[in-house]
Amino acid sequence: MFEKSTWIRLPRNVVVGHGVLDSVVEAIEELYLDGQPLVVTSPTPADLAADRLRAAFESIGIEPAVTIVERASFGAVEEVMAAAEEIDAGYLIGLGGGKPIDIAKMAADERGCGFVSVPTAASHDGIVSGRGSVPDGDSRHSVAAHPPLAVIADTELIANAPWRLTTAGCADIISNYTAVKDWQLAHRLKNVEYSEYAGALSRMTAEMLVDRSDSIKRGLEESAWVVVKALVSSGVAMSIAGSSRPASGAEHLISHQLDRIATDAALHGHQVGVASIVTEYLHSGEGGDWKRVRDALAGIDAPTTAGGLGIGDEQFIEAMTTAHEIRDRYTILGDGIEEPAAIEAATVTGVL
Ligand SMILES: NC(=O)C1=CN([C@@H]2O[C@H](COP(=O)(O)OP(=O)(O)OC[C@H]3O[C@@H](n4cnc5c(N)ncnc54)[C@H](OP(=O)(O)O)[C@@H]3O)[C@@H](O)[C@H]2O)C=CC1
Ligand SMILES: O=C(CO)COP(=O)(O)O
Ligand SMILES: [Zn+2]
Repeated sequence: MFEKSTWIRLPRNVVVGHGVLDSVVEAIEELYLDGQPLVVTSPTPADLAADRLRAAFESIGIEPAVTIVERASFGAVEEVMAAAEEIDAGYLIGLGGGKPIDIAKMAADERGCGFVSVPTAASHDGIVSGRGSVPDGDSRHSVAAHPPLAVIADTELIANAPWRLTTAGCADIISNYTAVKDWQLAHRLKNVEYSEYAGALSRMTAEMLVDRSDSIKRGLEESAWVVVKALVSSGVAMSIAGSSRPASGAEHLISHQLDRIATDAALHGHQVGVASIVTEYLHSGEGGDWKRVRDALAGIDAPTTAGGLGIGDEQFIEAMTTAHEIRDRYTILGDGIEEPAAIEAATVTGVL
Protein backbone atom coordinates (compact mmCIF):
# COMPACT_ATOMS: atom_id res chain seq x y z
CA MET A 1 0.00 0.00 0.00
CA PHE A 2 1.23 3.50 -0.83
CA GLU A 3 1.50 5.39 2.49
CA LYS A 4 3.56 8.41 1.68
CA SER A 5 2.10 11.83 2.46
CA THR A 6 3.32 15.35 2.09
CA TRP A 7 2.31 18.81 3.30
CA ILE A 8 3.02 21.77 1.05
CA ARG A 9 2.48 25.05 2.85
CA LEU A 10 2.25 28.07 0.58
CA PRO A 11 1.26 31.73 0.87
CA ARG A 12 -2.36 32.19 -0.19
CA ASN A 13 -2.29 35.79 -1.45
CA VAL A 14 0.77 37.16 -3.20
CA VAL A 15 0.29 40.77 -4.28
CA VAL A 16 3.13 42.44 -6.18
CA GLY A 17 3.09 45.84 -7.83
CA HIS A 18 3.32 49.60 -7.73
CA GLY A 19 1.58 51.06 -4.66
CA VAL A 20 0.16 47.75 -3.41
CA LEU A 21 0.96 48.77 0.17
CA ASP A 22 -2.54 50.23 -0.03
CA SER A 23 -3.91 46.73 -0.73
CA VAL A 24 -2.63 45.19 2.51
CA VAL A 25 -5.99 45.44 4.27
CA GLU A 26 -7.85 43.99 1.29
CA ALA A 27 -5.38 41.10 0.96
CA ILE A 28 -5.68 40.36 4.68
CA GLU A 29 -9.47 40.61 4.78
CA GLU A 30 -9.63 37.75 2.26
CA LEU A 31 -7.79 35.52 4.73
CA TYR A 32 -10.53 35.79 7.39
CA LEU A 33 -7.99 36.48 10.10
CA ASP A 34 -9.47 37.44 13.46
CA GLY A 35 -8.26 39.79 16.14
CA GLN A 36 -5.95 42.74 16.34
CA PRO A 37 -2.87 42.92 14.10
CA LEU A 38 0.59 43.56 15.52
CA VAL A 39 2.92 45.21 13.01
CA VAL A 40 6.56 44.21 13.56
CA THR A 41 8.92 46.60 11.84
CA SER A 42 12.34 48.27 12.12
CA PRO A 43 13.30 51.98 12.15
CA THR A 44 13.67 52.73 8.41
CA PRO A 45 10.67 50.74 7.15
CA ALA A 46 8.65 52.22 10.03
CA ASP A 47 9.49 55.72 8.80
CA LEU A 48 8.71 54.80 5.21
CA ALA A 49 5.53 52.83 5.51
CA ALA A 50 4.08 52.32 9.02
CA ASP A 51 1.85 55.40 8.95
CA ARG A 52 0.33 54.40 5.62
CA LEU A 53 -0.30 50.88 6.88
CA ARG A 54 -1.83 52.17 10.11
CA ALA A 55 -4.10 54.56 8.21
CA ALA A 56 -5.31 51.76 5.94
CA PHE A 57 -6.36 49.70 8.97
CA GLU A 58 -7.91 52.70 10.72
CA SER A 59 -10.09 53.30 7.66
CA ILE A 60 -11.87 50.01 8.46
CA GLY A 61 -11.99 50.67 12.20
CA ILE A 62 -8.97 48.63 13.28
CA GLU A 63 -6.18 50.19 15.35
CA PRO A 64 -3.05 48.07 14.77
CA ALA A 65 -0.29 47.95 17.38
CA VAL A 66 3.22 48.62 16.11
CA THR A 67 6.46 47.32 17.62
CA ILE A 68 9.90 48.32 16.38
CA VAL A 69 12.85 45.90 16.46
CA GLU A 70 16.38 47.21 16.14
CA ARG A 71 18.46 44.03 15.97
CA ALA A 72 17.82 40.46 14.87
CA SER A 73 18.12 38.16 17.89
CA PHE A 74 16.18 35.54 19.79
CA GLY A 75 15.62 38.19 22.44
CA ALA A 76 13.81 40.28 19.84
CA VAL A 77 11.60 37.30 18.92
CA GLU A 78 10.71 36.91 22.61
CA GLU A 79 9.96 40.62 22.97
CA VAL A 80 7.64 40.48 19.98
CA MET A 81 5.89 37.43 21.46
CA ALA A 82 5.42 39.33 24.72
CA ALA A 83 4.02 42.36 22.85
CA ALA A 84 1.65 40.05 20.95
CA GLU A 85 0.54 38.42 24.20
CA GLU A 86 -0.10 41.79 25.84
CA ILE A 87 -2.60 42.86 23.20
CA ASP A 88 -3.79 39.32 22.48
CA ALA A 89 -2.80 39.82 18.83
CA GLY A 90 -4.69 37.77 16.28
CA TYR A 91 -1.89 37.88 13.71
CA LEU A 92 1.48 39.49 13.03
CA ILE A 93 2.58 41.59 10.07
CA GLY A 94 6.31 41.80 9.29
CA LEU A 95 7.05 45.13 7.60
CA GLY A 96 10.60 45.73 6.37
CA GLY A 97 13.67 43.77 5.27
CA GLY A 98 14.58 40.25 6.31
CA LYS A 99 15.18 41.25 9.94
CA PRO A 100 11.65 42.29 11.04
CA ILE A 101 10.07 39.79 8.66
CA ASP A 102 11.92 36.82 10.13
CA ILE A 103 11.40 38.02 13.68
CA ALA A 104 7.66 38.31 13.02
CA LYS A 105 7.62 34.96 11.18
CA MET A 106 9.32 33.16 14.05
CA ALA A 107 7.24 34.87 16.74
CA ALA A 108 4.01 34.03 14.87
CA ASP A 109 5.14 30.43 14.48
CA GLU A 110 5.85 30.14 18.22
CA ARG A 111 2.59 31.84 19.12
CA GLY A 112 0.60 29.76 16.65
CA CYS A 113 -1.00 32.70 14.89
CA GLY A 114 -1.12 34.03 11.34
CA PHE A 115 1.73 35.92 9.71
CA VAL A 116 1.73 38.34 6.78
CA SER A 117 4.91 39.53 5.03
CA VAL A 118 5.17 43.09 3.74
CA PRO A 119 8.73 43.43 2.41
CA THR A 120 10.25 46.85 1.83
CA ALA A 121 13.43 45.28 0.44
CA ALA A 122 13.94 42.19 -1.74
CA SER A 123 17.27 41.08 -0.32
CA HIS A 124 16.69 37.27 -0.06
CA ASP A 125 13.99 34.66 -0.35
CA GLY A 126 13.24 34.64 3.39
CA ILE A 127 10.64 37.36 2.70
CA VAL A 128 8.46 34.64 1.17
CA SER A 129 9.67 31.29 2.47
CA GLY A 130 8.79 28.96 5.30
CA ARG A 131 12.25 29.42 6.75
CA GLY A 132 13.10 31.70 9.65
CA SER A 133 16.55 32.88 10.65
CA VAL A 134 17.97 35.13 13.31
CA PRO A 135 21.69 35.21 14.05
CA ASP A 136 22.44 32.97 17.02
CA GLY A 137 26.08 32.14 17.67
CA ASP A 138 26.45 28.62 16.40
CA SER A 139 23.33 28.08 14.33
CA ARG A 140 23.22 30.58 11.52
CA HIS A 141 21.15 28.69 9.00
CA SER A 142 17.39 28.91 8.89
CA VAL A 143 14.84 26.77 10.70
CA ALA A 144 11.39 25.69 9.57
CA ALA A 145 8.51 28.07 10.28
CA HIS A 146 5.12 28.54 8.70
CA PRO A 147 5.38 30.62 5.53
CA PRO A 148 3.45 33.90 5.35
CA LEU A 149 -0.27 33.62 4.67
CA ALA A 150 0.11 36.61 2.37
CA VAL A 151 3.00 38.51 0.81
CA ILE A 152 2.35 42.09 -0.23
CA ALA A 153 5.37 43.49 -2.08
CA ASP A 154 5.13 47.12 -3.13
CA THR A 155 7.59 47.53 -6.00
CA GLU A 156 7.60 51.33 -5.56
CA LEU A 157 8.93 50.95 -2.00
CA ILE A 158 11.31 48.14 -2.91
CA ALA A 159 12.72 50.02 -5.93
CA ASN A 160 13.61 52.90 -3.62
CA ALA A 161 15.49 50.69 -1.17
CA PRO A 162 19.31 50.69 -1.43
CA TRP A 163 20.28 49.04 -4.74
CA ARG A 164 22.64 46.59 -3.05
CA LEU A 165 19.67 44.96 -1.28
CA THR A 166 18.04 44.21 -4.64
CA THR A 167 21.26 42.85 -6.15
CA ALA A 168 21.63 40.63 -3.05
CA GLY A 169 18.14 39.23 -3.70
CA CYS A 170 19.14 38.51 -7.31
CA ALA A 171 22.35 36.79 -6.20
CA ASP A 172 20.40 34.62 -3.72
CA ILE A 173 18.38 33.41 -6.73
CA ILE A 174 21.43 32.90 -8.97
CA SER A 175 22.84 30.62 -6.26
CA ASN A 176 19.91 28.25 -6.91
CA TYR A 177 21.92 26.74 -9.78
CA THR A 178 24.53 25.27 -7.48
CA ALA A 179 22.05 24.52 -4.71
CA VAL A 180 20.13 22.24 -7.06
CA LYS A 181 23.36 20.58 -8.25
CA ASP A 182 24.28 19.88 -4.61
CA TRP A 183 20.85 18.48 -3.94
CA GLN A 184 21.06 16.14 -6.95
CA LEU A 185 24.51 15.03 -5.87
CA ALA A 186 23.23 14.26 -2.37
CA HIS A 187 20.39 12.30 -3.96
CA ARG A 188 22.79 10.22 -6.05
CA LEU A 189 25.40 9.66 -3.36
CA LYS A 190 23.46 9.69 -0.13
CA ASN A 191 19.95 8.75 -1.21
CA VAL A 192 18.62 12.12 -0.02
CA GLU A 193 15.05 12.56 -1.20
CA TYR A 194 14.90 14.79 -4.28
CA SER A 195 11.86 16.51 -5.73
CA GLU A 196 11.94 16.90 -9.51
CA TYR A 197 9.26 19.60 -9.30
CA ALA A 198 11.08 21.66 -6.67
CA GLY A 199 14.47 21.22 -8.37
CA ALA A 200 13.14 22.18 -11.79
CA LEU A 201 11.26 25.20 -10.42
CA SER A 202 14.29 26.44 -8.53
CA ARG A 203 16.60 26.08 -11.53
CA MET A 204 14.08 27.66 -13.90
CA THR A 205 13.71 30.60 -11.50
CA ALA A 206 17.45 31.29 -11.70
CA GLU A 207 17.36 30.85 -15.48
CA MET A 208 14.51 33.32 -15.92
CA LEU A 209 16.17 35.90 -13.73
CA VAL A 210 19.41 35.64 -15.68
CA ASP A 211 17.50 35.82 -18.99
CA ARG A 212 15.83 39.01 -17.80
CA SER A 213 18.95 40.59 -16.34
CA ASP A 214 18.70 43.43 -18.90
CA SER A 215 15.71 44.73 -16.97
CA ILE A 216 17.56 44.59 -13.64
CA LYS A 217 19.00 48.08 -13.36
CA ARG A 218 19.38 50.68 -10.65
CA GLY A 219 16.44 53.08 -10.61
CA LEU A 220 14.21 50.82 -12.70
CA GLU A 221 11.09 49.71 -10.82
CA GLU A 222 10.79 46.70 -13.11
CA SER A 223 13.91 45.31 -11.37
CA ALA A 224 11.99 45.08 -8.11
CA TRP A 225 9.18 43.31 -9.94
CA VAL A 226 11.54 40.76 -11.54
CA VAL A 227 13.39 39.96 -8.34
CA VAL A 228 10.27 39.72 -6.14
CA LYS A 229 8.63 37.30 -8.59
CA ALA A 230 11.81 35.20 -8.54
CA LEU A 231 11.95 35.22 -4.74
CA VAL A 232 8.32 34.08 -4.60
CA SER A 233 9.06 31.28 -7.04
CA SER A 234 12.11 30.19 -5.05
CA GLY A 235 10.05 30.25 -1.84
CA VAL A 236 7.45 28.02 -3.51
CA ALA A 237 10.20 25.58 -4.55
CA MET A 238 11.28 25.36 -0.90
CA SER A 239 7.66 24.84 0.17
CA ILE A 240 7.27 21.99 -2.31
CA ALA A 241 10.50 20.40 -1.09
CA GLY A 242 9.61 20.95 2.55
CA SER A 243 13.19 22.15 3.08
CA SER A 244 15.57 24.83 1.86
CA ARG A 245 17.43 22.28 -0.31
CA PRO A 246 16.30 23.76 -3.68
CA ALA A 247 17.82 27.12 -2.74
CA SER A 248 20.58 26.28 -0.29
CA GLY A 249 23.62 24.12 -0.97
CA ALA A 250 27.35 24.41 -0.34
CA GLU A 251 27.34 28.10 -1.29
CA HIS A 252 24.94 28.74 1.62
CA LEU A 253 27.07 26.65 3.99
CA ILE A 254 30.07 28.84 3.08
CA SER A 255 28.01 32.00 3.59
CA HIS A 256 26.75 30.82 6.99
CA GLN A 257 30.38 30.22 7.98
CA LEU A 258 31.34 33.70 6.76
CA ASP A 259 28.61 35.13 9.00
CA ARG A 260 30.41 33.49 11.92
CA ILE A 261 34.00 34.11 10.94
CA ALA A 262 34.08 37.51 9.26
CA THR A 263 34.04 40.54 11.49
CA ASP A 264 31.95 42.46 8.98
CA ALA A 265 29.93 39.92 7.06
CA ALA A 266 28.40 41.13 3.81
CA LEU A 267 24.77 40.72 2.71
CA HIS A 268 23.57 37.10 2.63
CA GLY A 269 22.76 37.16 -1.09
CA HIS A 270 26.14 38.63 -2.04
CA GLN A 271 27.98 36.00 0.00
CA VAL A 272 26.08 33.05 -1.44
CA GLY A 273 26.61 34.48 -4.94
CA VAL A 274 30.39 34.67 -4.64
CA ALA A 275 30.53 31.25 -2.97
CA SER A 276 28.48 29.74 -5.79
CA ILE A 277 31.12 30.75 -8.36
CA VAL A 278 33.53 28.49 -6.50
CA THR A 279 31.11 25.63 -5.86
CA GLU A 280 30.06 25.69 -9.52
CA TYR A 281 33.76 25.28 -10.39
CA LEU A 282 33.98 22.33 -7.98
CA HIS A 283 30.97 20.74 -9.69
CA SER A 284 31.90 21.25 -13.30
CA GLY A 285 35.63 22.02 -13.48
CA GLU A 286 37.63 24.69 -15.23
CA GLY A 287 35.68 24.54 -18.49
CA GLY A 288 32.32 24.35 -16.68
CA ASP A 289 29.62 26.88 -15.93
CA TRP A 290 31.39 28.95 -13.25
CA LYS A 291 32.06 31.79 -15.70
CA ARG A 292 28.35 31.91 -16.49
CA VAL A 293 27.53 32.24 -12.78
CA ARG A 294 30.22 34.91 -12.35
CA ASP A 295 29.03 36.87 -15.39
CA ALA A 296 25.40 36.67 -14.28
CA LEU A 297 26.40 38.15 -10.90
CA ALA A 298 28.57 40.84 -12.50
CA GLY A 299 25.74 41.67 -14.89
CA ILE A 300 23.45 42.67 -12.02
CA ASP A 301 26.16 44.60 -10.09
CA ALA A 302 26.67 41.89 -7.44
CA PRO A 303 30.18 41.17 -6.10
CA THR A 304 32.19 38.34 -7.66
CA THR A 305 35.24 38.32 -5.36
CA ALA A 306 35.98 37.90 -1.66
CA GLY A 307 37.44 41.43 -1.74
CA GLY A 308 34.20 42.70 -3.24
CA LEU A 309 32.44 41.27 -0.18
CA GLY A 310 34.91 43.04 2.09
CA ILE A 311 36.16 39.65 3.27
CA GLY A 312 39.83 38.68 3.53
CA ASP A 313 41.22 35.77 1.50
CA GLU A 314 42.12 33.79 4.61
CA GLN A 315 38.64 34.12 6.05
CA PHE A 316 37.09 33.02 2.78
CA ILE A 317 39.29 29.91 2.66
CA GLU A 318 38.56 29.14 6.32
CA ALA A 319 34.83 29.34 5.56
CA MET A 320 35.27 26.99 2.59
CA THR A 321 37.26 24.40 4.53
CA THR A 322 34.96 24.35 7.57
CA ALA A 323 31.55 24.82 5.90
CA HIS A 324 30.78 21.07 5.77
CA GLU A 325 30.84 20.92 9.60
CA ILE A 326 27.93 23.18 10.35
CA ARG A 327 25.01 21.17 9.16
CA ASP A 328 23.98 17.68 8.17
CA ARG A 329 23.62 18.60 4.47
CA TYR A 330 25.68 16.70 1.92
CA THR A 331 27.10 18.89 -0.85
CA ILE A 332 29.99 19.08 -3.28
CA LEU A 333 32.17 19.87 -0.25
CA GLY A 334 31.65 16.27 0.86
CA ASP A 335 33.41 15.61 4.15
CA GLY A 336 35.51 18.73 3.70
CA ILE A 337 37.67 20.37 1.07
CA GLU A 338 41.44 20.44 1.70
CA GLU A 339 42.95 23.91 2.02
CA PRO A 340 45.17 23.70 -1.12
CA ALA A 341 42.14 22.60 -3.17
CA ALA A 342 40.06 25.46 -1.76
CA ILE A 343 42.80 27.95 -2.60
CA GLU A 344 43.11 26.51 -6.11
CA ALA A 345 39.34 26.73 -6.78
CA ALA A 346 39.03 30.25 -5.39
CA THR A 347 42.12 31.40 -7.30
CA VAL A 348 41.23 29.88 -10.68
CA THR A 349 37.77 31.49 -10.47
CA GLY A 350 39.23 34.88 -9.52
CA VAL A 351 37.37 34.91 -6.21
CA LEU A 352 40.66 35.46 -4.37
N1 LIG B 1 14.75 33.23 6.23
C1 LIG B 1 15.81 33.12 5.46
O1 LIG B 1 15.90 32.21 4.64
C2 LIG B 1 16.90 34.11 5.59
C3 LIG B 1 16.87 35.06 6.59
N2 LIG B 1 17.87 35.98 6.73
C4 LIG B 1 17.76 36.97 7.82
O2 LIG B 1 17.40 38.24 7.26
C5 LIG B 1 18.07 39.28 7.93
C6 LIG B 1 18.82 40.12 6.92
O3 LIG B 1 17.90 40.61 5.97
P1 LIG B 1 18.12 42.00 5.26
O4 LIG B 1 16.91 42.28 4.43
O5 LIG B 1 19.43 42.01 4.60
O6 LIG B 1 18.26 42.96 6.49
P2 LIG B 1 17.46 44.16 7.16
O7 LIG B 1 16.05 43.81 7.42
O8 LIG B 1 18.29 44.51 8.33
O9 LIG B 1 17.50 45.31 6.06
C7 LIG B 1 18.74 45.80 5.60
C8 LIG B 1 18.83 47.32 5.75
O10 LIG B 1 17.94 47.95 4.85
C9 LIG B 1 17.10 48.86 5.53
N3 LIG B 1 15.86 48.92 4.74
C10 LIG B 1 14.86 48.02 4.62
N4 LIG B 1 13.96 48.45 3.70
C11 LIG B 1 14.38 49.64 3.25
C12 LIG B 1 13.90 50.59 2.30
N5 LIG B 1 12.76 50.37 1.59
N6 LIG B 1 14.60 51.73 2.10
C13 LIG B 1 15.76 51.97 2.78
N7 LIG B 1 16.28 51.12 3.68
C14 LIG B 1 15.60 49.95 3.91
C15 LIG B 1 17.01 48.33 6.93
O11 LIG B 1 16.69 49.37 7.84
P3 LIG B 1 16.56 49.07 9.43
O12 LIG B 1 17.99 49.01 9.95
O13 LIG B 1 15.84 50.21 9.98
O14 LIG B 1 15.88 47.76 9.55
C16 LIG B 1 18.43 47.81 7.13
O15 LIG B 1 19.31 48.86 7.50
C17 LIG B 1 18.98 38.64 8.96
O16 LIG B 1 18.35 38.74 10.21
C18 LIG B 1 19.09 37.19 8.53
O17 LIG B 1 19.23 36.29 9.58
C19 LIG B 1 18.91 36.03 5.84
C20 LIG B 1 18.95 35.12 4.81
C21 LIG B 1 17.99 34.07 4.62
O1 LIG C 1 18.73 31.39 2.44
C1 LIG C 1 18.06 30.39 2.22
C2 LIG C 1 17.67 30.02 0.85
O2 LIG C 1 18.00 31.01 -0.08
C3 LIG C 1 17.70 29.50 3.33
O3 LIG C 1 18.71 28.59 3.43
P1 LIG C 1 19.29 28.00 4.80
O4 LIG C 1 18.37 26.88 5.14
O5 LIG C 1 20.66 27.55 4.43
O6 LIG C 1 19.28 29.11 5.80
ZN1 LIG D 1 19.64 32.33 0.64
